[in-house]
Amino acid sequence: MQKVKLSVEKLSKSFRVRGDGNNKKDSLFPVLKEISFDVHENEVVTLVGESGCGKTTLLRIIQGLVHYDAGVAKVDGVPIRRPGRDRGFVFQQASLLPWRTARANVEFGLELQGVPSAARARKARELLELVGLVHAENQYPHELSGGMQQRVGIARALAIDPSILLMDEPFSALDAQTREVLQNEMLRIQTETRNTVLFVTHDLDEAIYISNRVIVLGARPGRVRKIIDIPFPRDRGDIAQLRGDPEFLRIRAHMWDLIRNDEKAAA
Ligand SMILES: Nc1ncnc2c1ncn2[C@@H]1O[C@H](COP(=O)(O)OP(=O)(O)OP(=O)(O)O)[C@@H](O)[C@H]1O
Repeated sequence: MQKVKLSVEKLSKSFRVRGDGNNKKDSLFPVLKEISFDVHENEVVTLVGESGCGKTTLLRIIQGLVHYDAGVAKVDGVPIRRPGRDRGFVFQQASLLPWRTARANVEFGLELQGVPSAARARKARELLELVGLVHAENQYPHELSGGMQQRVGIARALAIDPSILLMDEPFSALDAQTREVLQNEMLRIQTETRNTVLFVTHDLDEAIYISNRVIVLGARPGRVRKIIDIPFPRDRGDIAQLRGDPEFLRIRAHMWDLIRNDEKAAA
């Protein structure tokens, strides 16, 4: 078994909700309840679940931006207390620095780490090559398409060699065609770099395609309903091909059932 990079043990979180006109008292709104799972080295694990089940809150806790109430989350065995360089991020919007070229954006984290300029440039170039963007290294963000910006965002996140890459719906703002290209690219890049990834998406096809395991969360409060092993080899062709596989369709239907039944139970 591979080394555990991220461990989440019985993690719980409630938000305080202000009292209103009828009830002046503040109350606690439980968002996550006793969530437990591990992400192993080189593994891609994806969180899915209905809107509001706490996926983003969980990612923000792992990012170190939100404190948890009970349980523990650890990266490389160290409890998470604040943001750190051991975690890289890619979000829905690439949020590149507009005054920096693609290459200078990728170099940014390395500059903060004091990496000398020649080494920075070399690394940024390697990563831009990995994401298929060497030809655009001197372009500014406004000159890049949404898909290209997200590729730069991925290269920037990988530049600091994080222990784990956290990705929160990174392709959801892209048009369907670009999204599919990036899903295929994401699988290729991860297979090449063997990065450990925790991914969040609403898209079940995307979840099955890119992951080794998918965690289906239930809502109110967010909890683990089921952890599903994805049986396909990493070399699994294009997403369009995999969509026709009967096993893919079976897993997808199973996930839908889990999510739908949870919604019904809560209604
Ligand atoms: N700072 C906060 N204060 C109070 N409630 C919050 C706060 N942040 C999130 N919530 C609530 O916690 C719940 C989970 O939100 P979260 O954004 O984590 O869900 P999600 O699964 O990522 O949703 P979506 O799929 O729609 O992005 C929601 O009901 C949300 O309103």
